[in-house]
Amino acid sequence: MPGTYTHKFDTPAYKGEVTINTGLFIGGKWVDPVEGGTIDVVNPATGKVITAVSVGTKQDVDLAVDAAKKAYKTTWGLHCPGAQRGRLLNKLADLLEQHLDEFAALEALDVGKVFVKARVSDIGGTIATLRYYAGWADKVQGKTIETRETKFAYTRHEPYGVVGQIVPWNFPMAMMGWKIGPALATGNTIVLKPSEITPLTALKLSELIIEAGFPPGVVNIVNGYGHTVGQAITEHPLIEKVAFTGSTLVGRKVLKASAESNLKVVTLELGGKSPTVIFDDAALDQTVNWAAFGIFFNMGQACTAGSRIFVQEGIYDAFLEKFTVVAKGLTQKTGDPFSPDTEHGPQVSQIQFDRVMGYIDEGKNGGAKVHLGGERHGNEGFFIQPTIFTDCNLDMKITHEEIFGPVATIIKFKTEEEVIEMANNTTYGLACNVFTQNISRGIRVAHALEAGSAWVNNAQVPEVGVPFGGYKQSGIGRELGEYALDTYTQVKAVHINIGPN
Ligand SMILES: NC(=O)C1=CN([C@@H]2O[C@H](COP(=O)(O)OP(=O)(O)OC[C@H]3O[C@@H](n4cnc5c(N)ncnc54)[C@H](O)[C@@H]3O)[C@@H](O)[C@H]2O)C=CC1
Ligand code: BAL
Repeated sequence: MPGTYTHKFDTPAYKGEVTINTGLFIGGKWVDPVEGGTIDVVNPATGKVITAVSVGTKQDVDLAVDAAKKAYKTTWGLHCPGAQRGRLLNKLADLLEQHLDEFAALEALDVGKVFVKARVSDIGGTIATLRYYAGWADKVQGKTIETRETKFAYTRHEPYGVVGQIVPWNFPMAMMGWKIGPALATGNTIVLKPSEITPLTALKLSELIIEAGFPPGVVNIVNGYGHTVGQAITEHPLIEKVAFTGSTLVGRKVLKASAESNLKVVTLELGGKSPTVIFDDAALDQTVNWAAFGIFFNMGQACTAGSRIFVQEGIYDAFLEKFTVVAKGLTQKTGDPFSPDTEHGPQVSQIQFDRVMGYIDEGKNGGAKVHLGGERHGNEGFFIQPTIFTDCNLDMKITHEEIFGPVATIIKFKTEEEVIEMANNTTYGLACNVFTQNISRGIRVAHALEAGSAWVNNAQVPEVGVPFGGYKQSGIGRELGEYALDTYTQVKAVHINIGPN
């Protein structure tokens, strides 16, 4: 019998008890993994173990796929009207809203997110995503197509069947919402793997999935490692589509596994090295605040992080002075994610801490100047000071590899043509941010930059109705908005002969 774990929160921001089932969630029940493995879940603010939860293997993925296939063929897919799917998604959103603080507390505990920010952004955002896709559930439709008098032709947008979803650790709930919302609205059943290092909110959500009334097997959650559970999902012959968010390195493996198994459809949301381009005529205070949010939000652990900040020479000194003040303010407010005074928490894990500190050392040794930060914060947990590098050039590792930490690299430029070339000089193409009061230039540069999302005079805040995804090696396909529905449906063309022959 799988166990439960109860965490008692007695913090300034949240007091209460939250209980989670620590097993795998397959066929509407919590079960032990076939091979019985567990993984420790670590609190990144202290480095201490919170609890251990189950990890599955390929055999558990097989069981989850069987449960998902059965649900697809009996209670979900084309057997459940869109309006009913929408009702259940809305119910799930309502339940999540009722438990908002519990979910925000788990996300703060497990990921190190600042509780008040997780409440609004991660959990509030997930509720909005579920409601948005609930609204689409009965509006997914094909069209009739005129061909000839003797034929009636039309299209249907049909679900794939069982889809696999692999979620990262930087936004565990939000990325789950981006994935399960459109998949369920369009009638697919799901085998989802949370990140093995941040599984708590996914496990808690499984309770609400039951309470909302989803039939057993519609959503299955198999916690586990990437090279076992993740790989089994990507190779499974009965999974028709996989949605993956994570590193470009693993994204390639997902594509390869598809090619070598059943050619499942793959959508990838991968890394980035997004430029923030600041022109002389930018509104200084607004720009400084957005540029700081662009790189330091979620401790820099965002694929859209504006980690390369290009500043035109006329505004460079004024920008750097004010940007430094904002970053210092964050340094002073670094600490316990549950304190109401905290604005900056820890990196998610020891591995990510070491990776980011490695890049900081690389920057120091590679000729860039540490203008601010560059050190660990405190002596427990995985905290890193907000860091600013100046004197950077595009040959440095820190200006072209994804750091995924609170590390800004600042580069001076002279002309619009020059900065477009520099900003596009990357294998990534996820996002870009442009700051100018000249709206023509803002639009012109947003169009010239090679990125799937362009923000002008703001940065990296997605909208549930607006598509999100990458150019170049930042991804394939789009999440969010109406566009995501296309990635969870396949088009059937029906030709009906209405002629005499
Ligand atoms: N685009 C994004 O939002 C994210 C980007 N990253 C980038 O990746 C870097 C490394 O972080 P990691 O945690 O190592 O990322 P990762 O790509 O290994 O992890 C993301 C997810 O993929 C799974 N995974 C790992 N190997 C797999 C495989 N062979 N088959 C299927 N699934 C697999 C993991 O278990 C996790 O659920 C970060 O420093 C950052 O640069 C990491 C997380 C999210
Ligand atoms: N992975 C989508 C959200 C982000 O990392 O910015």
